[in-house]
Amino acid sequence: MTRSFGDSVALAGVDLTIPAGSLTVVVGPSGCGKSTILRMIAGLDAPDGGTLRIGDHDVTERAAGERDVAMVFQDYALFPHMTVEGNISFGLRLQARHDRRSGPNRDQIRARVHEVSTLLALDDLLDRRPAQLSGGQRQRVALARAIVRRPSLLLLDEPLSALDPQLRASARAEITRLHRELGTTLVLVTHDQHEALTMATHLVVMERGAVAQSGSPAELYRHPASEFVAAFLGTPAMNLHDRDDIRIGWRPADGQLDLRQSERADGDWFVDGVVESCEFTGDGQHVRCTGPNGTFLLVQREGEHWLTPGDAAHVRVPTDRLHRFGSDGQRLP
Ligand SMILES: Nc1ncnc2c1ncn2[C@@H]1O[C@H](COP(=O)(O)OP(=O)(O)OP(=O)(O)O)[C@@H](O)[C@H]1O
Repeated sequence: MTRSFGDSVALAGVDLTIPAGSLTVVVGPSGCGKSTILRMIAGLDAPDGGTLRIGDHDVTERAAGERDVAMVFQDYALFPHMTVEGNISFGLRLQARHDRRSGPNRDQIRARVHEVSTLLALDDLLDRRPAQLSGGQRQRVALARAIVRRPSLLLLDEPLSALDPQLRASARAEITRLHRELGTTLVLVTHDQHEALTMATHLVVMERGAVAQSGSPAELYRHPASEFVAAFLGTPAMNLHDRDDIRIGWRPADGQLDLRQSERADGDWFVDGVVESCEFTGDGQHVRCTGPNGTFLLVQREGEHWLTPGDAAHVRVPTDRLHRFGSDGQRLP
């Protein structure tokens, strides 16, 4: 699928399959085309080239209202003058008015609203207006409004970005629980790699309008297909060193202090440096070092021999934890 806006290429050629029933997270840096993809799926924008299929149907030409897709926007877009109940039931009431014969009747609407408000713990808030709700509650109303129509596909554009950090963790859990209980295919867009790794059953990393890699979070984390994916996923970021024509990467938690500096077995990577700074993280520390191969970061856990600034750091990285990338940035076998 392709899409350009004048000279600006939003989607350079996206080839993407979203597994039915998955919680697919599309992640990538700002401007890589995430929101554009979501808008294409929702039918709010049309591709310049390519096709979009949902199940067995080609829906490329189908209007947004005929796709059985619901979208929750970044700012939730609730109606400020309506109560929570009014917001949740809005779509169903519209449907009832348009289609008096097969649309839902008043009792059915009430039952459906009750069902989702219980699912999202909104029962006590049904009479409030959006201005009287917290950020997390507003988000739950937006989710309730989207799922009350029982769409086969639910799209969420940066659903957690309006929440403060404390609320984000519980909202993440809320969305994954909702996904499990509904069994609906859910596509979520974020620029936060931590959110992506923790929530996704299927992860799609985008780079400049194309899919850099897709698969399970563990697969992408352990076997990144390119230096871009390797550097984008995981905090603290992967260490990268140039050696001859290739780059060697290792995750800061995969390095082990080589105290005895003995038996330097073939295949393992050894990197030496001097400790510049140590940062306490509660369950461990982040140690920044400089050495002949450049700077690197080591994550130390509680109970290990902890380094302090000025110490010499001899680090061993087991061969199965090394990543090699060619000059084109692609993973080498
Ligand atoms: N309506 C538009 N007119 C012009 N350019 C657009 C339009 N919509 C998107 N673009 C451009 O297309 C590219 C992709 O935009 P998109 O919003 O999909 O990125 P994104 O990955 O969602 O970014 P962000 O994380 O910042 O929201 C960007 O370079 C953007 O400037």
